Amino acid sequence: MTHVAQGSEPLGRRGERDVTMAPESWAGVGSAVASLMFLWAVVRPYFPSHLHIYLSTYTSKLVGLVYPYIEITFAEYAGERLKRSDAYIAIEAYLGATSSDRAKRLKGETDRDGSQLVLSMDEYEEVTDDFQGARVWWTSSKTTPKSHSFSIYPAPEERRFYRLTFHRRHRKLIHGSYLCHVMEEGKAIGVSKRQRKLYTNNPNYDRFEHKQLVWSHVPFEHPATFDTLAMEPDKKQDIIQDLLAFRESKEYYARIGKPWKRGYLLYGPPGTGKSTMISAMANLLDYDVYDLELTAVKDNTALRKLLIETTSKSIIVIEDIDCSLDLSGKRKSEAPSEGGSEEDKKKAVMKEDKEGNKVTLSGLLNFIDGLWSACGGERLIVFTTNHVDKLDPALIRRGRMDKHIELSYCSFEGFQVLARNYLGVGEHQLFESIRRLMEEKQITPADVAENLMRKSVGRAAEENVEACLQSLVKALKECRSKNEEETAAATETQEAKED
Ligand SMILES: Nc1ncnc2c1ncn2[C@@H]1O[C@H](COP(=O)(O)OP(=O)(O)OP(=O)(O)O)[C@@H](O)[C@H]1O
Ligand SMILES: [Mg+2]
Repeated sequence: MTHVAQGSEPLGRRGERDVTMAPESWAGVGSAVASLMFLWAVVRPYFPSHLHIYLSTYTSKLVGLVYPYIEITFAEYAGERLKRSDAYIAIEAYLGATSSDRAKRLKGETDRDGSQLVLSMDEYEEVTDDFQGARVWWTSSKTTPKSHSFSIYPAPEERRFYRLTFHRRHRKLIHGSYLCHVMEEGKAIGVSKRQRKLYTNNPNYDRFEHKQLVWSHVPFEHPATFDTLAMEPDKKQDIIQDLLAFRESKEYYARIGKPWKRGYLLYGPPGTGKSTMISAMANLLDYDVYDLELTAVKDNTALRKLLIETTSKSIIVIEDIDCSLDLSGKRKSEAPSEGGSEEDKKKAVMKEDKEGNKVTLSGLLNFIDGLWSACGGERLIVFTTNHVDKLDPALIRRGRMDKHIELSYCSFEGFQVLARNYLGVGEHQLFESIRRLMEEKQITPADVAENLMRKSVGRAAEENVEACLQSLVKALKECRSKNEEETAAATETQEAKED
């Protein structure tokens, strides 16, 4: 519970449980002590030097006796000032959430993406907080380093900090439990309020024109959920349970001595919902997404650097893994164009090899195993592919890719989900013929979805439903039947072998 300190209230009425005298009420005593210390500094040279040490010790003891408070300062930028301190960010979130309905002076700022308004305590505002019967005081403040000389460089920035003040008899409680409580609550509030992000790896140039690969991000706003995903209900439920169990398993992973990570392999023909499922996973778990474009990564070192920068509560995605990596151990060359001559292609490969420009299968495996065990947890890694049979078994063995999920052609149950989402209907006279057609034909959920899209704006709802379902029936009739599909697949495999 947080209360705003009311400076004018009489002593002892500032809290219901802890009637500790507020620190600023000691201001009079403090200034008396300060005057004493000043006096001591003036008269000190007239005392024999062997007495200095005794008098200094007794002066600090006296200050300790009359001012029983301890203060801890949390600066916004610690050390090199490159990154905001995690402690400061957590305290800001904690105080922003708990004090916003009581503090008299708040400041409103947009978050880093400019998408949300964030309230926090204004400068020099004070709030109190009660914890297990102890009362503490939080103040937000800032210092502006003074620049005495004229300079062409910009003035040094203000340094903001929070100060926590508490009575020394609560020292153990504050150090032991209260600070942990503030950090945990603050981090949880930060996570729940954050705008989720979709990160992609893009080349960036530093001031020496060196190419660097960094993550850049946009807000993640994909609307797909498991409700809108066409899939057999049992299979869907199994995946949801698996994901939710993973999210709640921090202690479990610690107990069995495994890093808190899980690998998913999504495979199936194009348009069966692999990418859509990744968005549904991120929305279910409230995770960020790192979409890793492997062909843009220079080598294994760059790959490691990128992956170490990912944060927890995230899904790292490598789409079409079979196309991004040559599974014999070398990455496929990305440079030569389709129409380039054999000579050009050879040159490009040689250039790539000379520059050590490759991400190898072993590099990727090392990353999965190494990063899995080295960095903080709560990460999913998801690979997608259209050709699971082309993947190296080492890449997808359990422990690396723990759960293999096949996304396949649309079943009648899948169609029902789409019909409900796209048309708002659970039944229709055409459903029976669609069910029969779906038993013998193969159609992807993407094709079903395309046929169920609204055909024209002006039409009445029933007319639209009829038109969409008719168009689906027509499309189904034109699709290859399951038998034809199997024969075609067998011929393709045979041809590939002969080549
Ligand atoms: N199972 C599904 N449920 C709901 N919609 C789907 C499903 N599968 C595909 N779709 C629809 O089809 C579109 C394409 O699907 P998606 O991009 O997820 O396919 P994919 O399996 O990732 O294909 P690719 O292998 O070509 O990357 C999506 O925008 C979505 O609207
Ligand atoms: Mg996809």
